[in-house]
Amino acid sequence: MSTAVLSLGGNLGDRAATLRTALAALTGHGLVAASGLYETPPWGPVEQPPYLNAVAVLTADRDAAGWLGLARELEQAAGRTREVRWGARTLDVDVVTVTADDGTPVRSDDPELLLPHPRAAERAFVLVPWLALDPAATLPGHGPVAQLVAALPPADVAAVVPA
Ligand SMILES: Nc1ncnc2c1ncn2[C@@H]1O[C@H](COP(=O)(O)OP(=O)(O)OP(=O)(O)O)[C@@H](O)[C@H]1O
Ligand SMILES: Nc1nc2c(c(=O)[nH]1)N=C(CO)CN2
Repeated sequence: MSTAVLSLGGNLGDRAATLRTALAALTGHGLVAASGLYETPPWGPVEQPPYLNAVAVLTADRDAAGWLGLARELEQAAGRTREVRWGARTLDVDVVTVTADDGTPVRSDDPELLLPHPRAAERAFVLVPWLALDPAATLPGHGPVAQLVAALPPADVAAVVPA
């Protein structure tokens, strides 16, 4: 058993329907809690439409690779194809953290599955929904999510708004 924090986002097609479908599918995979949907400006160097994002916490009999497999299944179900790095997509599911049963954070330096996700600490679109879902959340190696949000540029935080 392990607990995973997943970040879900999309900026093509019917974004809300895609995210709701993905979150509904997660109920069959040990969903503990899901944030609401957030409207977020595109992060990164690629010019693209705004995203809808959400964060989900799940506990199930999966290891880290199993969580990545679930993330890829969800992306494929949403019709995602491989495209430009950091570019537009119907659904992107990232594994943010995995925590073992005894509370130990799982770390991985495999490029196919980096854990904790190496860019989570700088992404308001991950941290703001995660904090709303779990005010006590911690990003291993970085500290309490509340502190990470407080350290982000206030404009980045204010731009992540409930949809
Ligand atoms: N923690 C992780 N969660 C999801 N994918 C990961 C993770 N660590 C590494 N990857 C790998 O990242 C690769 C690129 O994934 P993807 O196309 O979703 O990147 P991206 O969403 O554009 O960028 P980012 O990873 O910064 O969100 C995939 O092959 C995947 O195996
Ligand atoms: N706001 C926001 N920006 C992004 C997102 C995302 O989910 N939300 N995903 C990306 C894929 O790498 C790139 N940029």
